[in-house]
Amino acid sequence: MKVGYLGPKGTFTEMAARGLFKEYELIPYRTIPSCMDAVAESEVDVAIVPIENAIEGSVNLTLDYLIHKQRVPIIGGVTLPIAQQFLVHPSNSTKKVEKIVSHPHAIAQCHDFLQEKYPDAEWEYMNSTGTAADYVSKHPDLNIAAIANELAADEYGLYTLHSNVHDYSHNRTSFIVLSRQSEEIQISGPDHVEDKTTLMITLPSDFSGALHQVLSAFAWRKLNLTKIESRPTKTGLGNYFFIIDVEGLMDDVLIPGVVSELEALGCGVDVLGSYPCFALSVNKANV
Ligand SMILES: O=C(O)C(=O)C[C@]1(C(=O)O)C=C[C@@H](O)C=C1
Repeated sequence: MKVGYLGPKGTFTEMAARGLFKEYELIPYRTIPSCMDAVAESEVDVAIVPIENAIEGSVNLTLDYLIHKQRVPIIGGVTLPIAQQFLVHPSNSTKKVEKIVSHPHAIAQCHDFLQEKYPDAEWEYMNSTGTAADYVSKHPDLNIAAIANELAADEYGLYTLHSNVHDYSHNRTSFIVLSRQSEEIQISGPDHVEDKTTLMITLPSDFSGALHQVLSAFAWRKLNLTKIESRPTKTGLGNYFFIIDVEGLMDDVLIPGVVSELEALGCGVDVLGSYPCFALSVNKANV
């Protein structure tokens, strides 16, 4: 089986992919869209991409690409503890840092640290923390640092100038696993923590109580929602759809009941996936 992930080597997504799919061939992609295109076009059997961080919130690029461009079923979810390291080239003997490179989410997770230690440094956003570490390793002449993980420090031979620079200790990121072969590929493992069903709901029009009506359909069936998020439909200012995570797998009665009820009310309902979720520890993901 081929597993695509947001690369290059040394990203957090690689850690998550290793944690779930260690025995398979792991293939890095430079961007989230190219990784999702690869699974949509069956270049790989599954793809793993980040979806949400505990400090910074949703990875909008993943959500939007999934909704608007490549609607591949979600077949699994996985969360990983995130520890950010401040990495410089080993030949940067002055340890002077004028520019910091990383994924926007990684920089956002370290705002307090950066404001305190490097308030005047410039930031440059990159496609992933791994790309940033690779960039620093290729530019020994520049006074730059990457924010990335310890796997990247090893992979690109960088020196850890400051460890654990993320501002909140309970930093975690969730990733989703996508596959066209949702019937054939079953993910299992000892780190299984819960099951989830993700729905995308579009309201018929903007009227008072519309969202309340949607939520009631879940509430009276005692279906627990673990996330509700709105994203623009991209059809006009103020037009949104909702992404809702429901605890539990798609059953024969309750969730189909919600879908029929909401459709009868004129809502659009799409099931994006019904899947097991896993929680990895760093050691597990690093092996
Ligand atoms: O750049 C990486 O290492 C990624 O896997 C992406 C990503 C993200 O999109 O949030 C994943 C985990 C961290 O939160 C920072 C960056």
